Formats: sequence, C-alpha cells, structure tokens
Amino acid sequence: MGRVGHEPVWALGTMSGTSLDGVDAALVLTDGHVIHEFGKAAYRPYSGAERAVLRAALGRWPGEAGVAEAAEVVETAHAELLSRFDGADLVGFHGQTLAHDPRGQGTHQAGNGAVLAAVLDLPVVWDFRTSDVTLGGQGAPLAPFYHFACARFIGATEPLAFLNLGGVGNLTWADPALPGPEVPGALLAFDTGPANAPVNDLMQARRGLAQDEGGALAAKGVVDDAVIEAFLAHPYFYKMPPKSLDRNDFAGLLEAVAALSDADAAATLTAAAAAAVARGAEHFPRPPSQILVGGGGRHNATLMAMLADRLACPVQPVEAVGLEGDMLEAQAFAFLAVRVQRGMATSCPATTGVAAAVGGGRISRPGA
Ligand SMILES: Nc1ncnc2c1ncn2[C@@H]1O[C@H](COP(=O)(O)OP(=O)(O)OP(=O)(O)O)[C@@H](O)[C@H]1O
Ligand SMILES: CC(=O)N[C@H]1[C@@H]2OC[C@@H](O2)[C@@H](O)[C@@H]1O[C@H](C)C(=O)O
Repeated sequence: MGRVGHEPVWALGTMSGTSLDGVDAALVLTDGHVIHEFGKAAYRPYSGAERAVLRAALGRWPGEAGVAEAAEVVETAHAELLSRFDGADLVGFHGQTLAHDPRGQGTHQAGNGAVLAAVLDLPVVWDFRTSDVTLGGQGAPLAPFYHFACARFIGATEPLAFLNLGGVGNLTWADPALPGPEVPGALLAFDTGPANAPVNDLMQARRGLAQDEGGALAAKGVVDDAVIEAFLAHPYFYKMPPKSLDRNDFAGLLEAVAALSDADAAATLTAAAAAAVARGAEHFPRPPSQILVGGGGRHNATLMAMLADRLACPVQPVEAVGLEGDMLEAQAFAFLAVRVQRGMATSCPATTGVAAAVGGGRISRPGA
C-alpha cells in the first residue's frame, strides 16, 4: 500500500450483534498486525422502540419494508455512541446484520458508513462481509484474524480456541506459533450454532424477560436429551467448516421445547448451545490448550458449567487472560478496519471458506 504507514493508529470499532441488545464500541491501538494497547470502551443499549424496529426488519434485504427505518436506528445509535470518543484515527463500523444467506441472497448489514463518516468527520470502514461472500466465502466469522492477534497479545505459544457466545456462537482455533493468520494451519473458524438467541426468545415469550439472568432458570430445569439428540441431527452439524449461520436458522428449536416447563425448556436450550459447541470442537485440527470465552453467554453460569462438562480442555472467560469479553467483537472491527485501510487480508480459506486470503470492506471519507 505505498507509503500508507505501518505505524499503529487508534481505531474505534463497533459491534451491534445478533442479540439486538445494543451497540459496543472500543478503541484499539494497532498496526493491523499487533495489538499495541486497548483504549476506552462503551456500550449504548437500544431502547425498546429501537429494538422493535430492528426486530421487525430481521430477515429482510435492502429495499424491503422496514429496512430504511432499521438503518436509521443503527446510524443514530452509532453516531450517538461514537461521538463520546476522542482520539480515534478511523472507525470500523460493522452495522446490524439483518439477514445472512451467503450462498443465496448474500449478507446484509444495516447502516451506511458514509453517514457516520460525515457525522464523525472520520474515515469509516464498513461493509466488511460483502466482498468475502462475492468471492465465494461465508462472509463470517470475521473475528478470527483478530483472535490470532489476541493469542499473540496474551503470549500464547500453544494452540488455543476463542469461543464467542452471542446470539449465535462461533469458535476460532488458532496456532499462534505460525507466522500469521492467513498461513495455512494457523486458524480454523466457524459458527457453532445458536448460543443465547433461543434462550432469550424463550424468556421473552414465557416470562417477558430479555434473558435468563446468570442461567438461574436453566439451573432449575432438567435437560430433555431427546430434544438435544434431534437438534444435533440438523444438517448444519454434518457440514465441514468453515460455515456460518443466520440468527434464525434454528428457529424450530423453540417449537421443540414448547411442551416443556419453563425451567426444563431453558435447561434444554442452554444444553443445546453447549452441545453445538462440543460438536464444533470435534473439528479442531489439534486439541487446544484452553478455550477462552467472550460474549454475553459467559455470564450464564449454567451454560459455562455445561460447556466445562462437555469439553476436554479448560474453559474460562477471556478475563482470565486479561481481555475484555464484552468488547472483543468491537475491538475486532477496530483491528480489521486498520487491515482494510492498509490493504491487508481480513479472511482466508480457513476462516470463511473464501478461495484465497482476501480483504474486504468499503471506506467512506468525510466530505467525499
Ligand atoms: N448476566 C447474564 N446472564 C445470562 N445471560 C447473559 C448475561 N449477560 C448477557 N447474557 C446473554 O448474552 C447476550 C448478549 O451477548 P452478546 O452481546 O455477546 O451478543 P451479540 O454480540 O449481540 O451477538 P453475536 O455475537 O451473535 O452477534 C444476551 O442477549 C444474553 O442472552
Ligand atoms: C453474519 C453475521 O453478522 N454473523 C455474526 C453473528 O454473530 C456471531 C456469529 O454470527 C459470527 O459469524 C458473526 O459475528 C462475529 C463478530 C464474526 O464475524 O466473527
């Protein structure tokens, strides 16, 4: 990339995840290879009204009803949150995934980076997933290149795995001893299955609550093994990675627990998330030394206990190695923004199934 520097810059990354709870933003000082320092991070929840607009647009594509309204909610929430930060050199704006169908209609993240570039008066990197999909990849997960940098940052020398427990779960196996993330054998990544989304949907439907706080309800229930067995027969679990999911790909799971008590249903959906991760771990090229967990699901003690039961290596929140589990994804899009700006790859065959290591993303500059 000519004289575009190799100096580290402060990148401000954002994530508005599949749980539709709100927007995370975090500053990272990086050159796109190495994490030099972490800066301030902040969260802005969506209001009930905003969440309703986003929920109504789930599964929709650009131009369809409700999508422009959803994009406006996303842009407004991000502009409000990001205006609270000083000192950023550029922004990595993920947007809100409304639909994801990589081998069909594509992938759709609502929100226009050009709008944010104008409001914030900063270059904004956005639309991270489309070019990977266009080149035959899944367009997700994209955090793995960042996970590789995290593995280096914490001084790991043995293979390890990162597990994100958001609405959907995803696993990255990484070997930090290899020279870089795109080197064959350095990474293997994929979505594991539904993580918190089905439990959240159950809690909403049965109790009018957003989540099963701490996994307390699930802890009181009994897992229905027949439901788990039927769940694991889903064709997704027979696909080789890389592979990715849309939030509602397992919508039938909620029907499968319809006849169970609230506690048994919560226990069974929580066990399904853990079983999907354990099934995913069977794909690891070599056993990892540990699995480090980020995302909101690490606050669910029942889910964490079920994971520890089903996995052969230690499972602990990323805080155990000094990382911030609520901000990993926002930090990932800060890191990836710098890579995009510098013409570096953001995905490779082992992370998204794309044919070769590729970069992605659009860059909008203020005043352009
Ligand atoms: N204290 C808690 N107890 C139980 N569950 C929790 C707790 N805190 C967060 N969660 C779960 O984590 C979810 C939020 O996780 P997170 O913010 O990582 O998801 P996301 O980023 O929206 O999703 P994705 O990573 O799939 O895009 C909540 O919706 C809830 O289900
Ligand atoms: C299409 C899409 O937005 N996928 C998200 C979602 O949330 C978790 C999982 O499904 C993962 O594939 C991805 O996000 C993370 C940040 C990623 O790209 O690595």
